[in-house]
Amino acid sequence: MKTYKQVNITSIPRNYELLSGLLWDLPIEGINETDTSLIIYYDASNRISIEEFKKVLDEAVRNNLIESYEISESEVENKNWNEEYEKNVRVIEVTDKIVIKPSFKEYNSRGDQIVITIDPKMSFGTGEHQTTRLMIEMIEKYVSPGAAALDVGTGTGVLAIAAVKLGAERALGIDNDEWCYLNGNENIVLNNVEERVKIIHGEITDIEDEQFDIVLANINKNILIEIADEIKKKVKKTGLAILSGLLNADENDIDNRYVNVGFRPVDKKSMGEWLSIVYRSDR
Ligand SMILES: C[S@@+](CC[C@H](N)C(=O)[O-])C[C@H]1O[C@@H](n2cnc3c(N)ncnc32)[C@H](O)[C@@H]1O
Repeated sequence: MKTYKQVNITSIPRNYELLSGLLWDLPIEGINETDTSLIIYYDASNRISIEEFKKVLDEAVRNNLIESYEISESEVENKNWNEEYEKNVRVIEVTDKIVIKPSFKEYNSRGDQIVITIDPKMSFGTGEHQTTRLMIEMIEKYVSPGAAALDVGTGTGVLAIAAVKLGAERALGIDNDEWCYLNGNENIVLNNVEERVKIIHGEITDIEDEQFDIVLANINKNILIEIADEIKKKVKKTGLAILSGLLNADENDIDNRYVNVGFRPVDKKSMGEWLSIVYRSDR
C-alpha cells in the first residue's frame, strides 16, 4: 500500500529547475514547480524519506548551487494523486522530429514526426528535463543506421526507445532501480519496440563482453566518473559515448576523467545549467 507524501522546498536563489533536476535521481513520483516553491510527491511507504531530499539539498549548498533552503513535509490525499500526476505530465516536442507523450494524452503528429509514448510512473525520463532533451538531440545527430546502443541508467527507457526509432538496429537499457526496469519494459511494449529494445535490471558491470557503437548515460557527475572505465570497455573502437546529467560546472572534471580512459570530446551542448558531452573512443 502506498503512502503518498509531498515535500515543499523553497530555496535562495529560487532556481527550481536546477533543484528538480538534481532531485530527479531519487525515486520520486512527480514534481510540480510553482512560482514560490518546488513540490515533490513521493511514496513514503517503502523507499524514501525526507532525509534523502535533505542530503541532495545540502550538497547543492556545499557546491554553491543554492545559498539556503527550507523543506517541510505533508500528507497527500491518495485519491487526488493520479489526477494530479496526469495533469502535470505534458506532451513534449523535444526536437522538430521527436515528440514524447504519455499514453493518456492525444497528439496529432505530422507525418515526419516520431512520437514516443512514455508513461513514466516512478521513473525519470519524460522529456520534461533538459538532460533528457539534450541526450535525444545528440542521439538524433549521432546515431548511425544499424547501430547497437547501450543506455546506462535507462529510467523510463526513453533514450533506448529513441535510439531505435532514430535508426539504431537494437538497444539495451539497464538501470539499477527495479521500478525503472519494470517501467522501461512497459514502455517498450507501448512503443512496439520489444523486438529491438531490451531492458534489464542491474549495473553496467553486469553486462559481459559486449560492445556497442554508442553508449548513452544520463546519470550524474559522480556516477559517470565512477563508471568511466566500464563505459570505455563497452564502446567499440571509434564508437561514441554520449553523457549528460552534468552541470556546466562539471565539464572539466568529466573531461579529465574521460580523456584519461581514452576518449576525445567531439561535441557538447548546454541547456540552462545542464550539459551534454559527446566523446569518441580513440583506442
Ligand atoms: C537521470 S535518470 C535518466 C533517465 C533517462 N535515461 C533519461 O535520460 O531521461 C538516471 C537513471 O540512472 C539510474 N542509475 C543511477 N545510478 C546507476 C547505476 N550505477 N547503474 C545503473 N543505473 C543507474 C537511476 O535509477 C535513474 O533511473
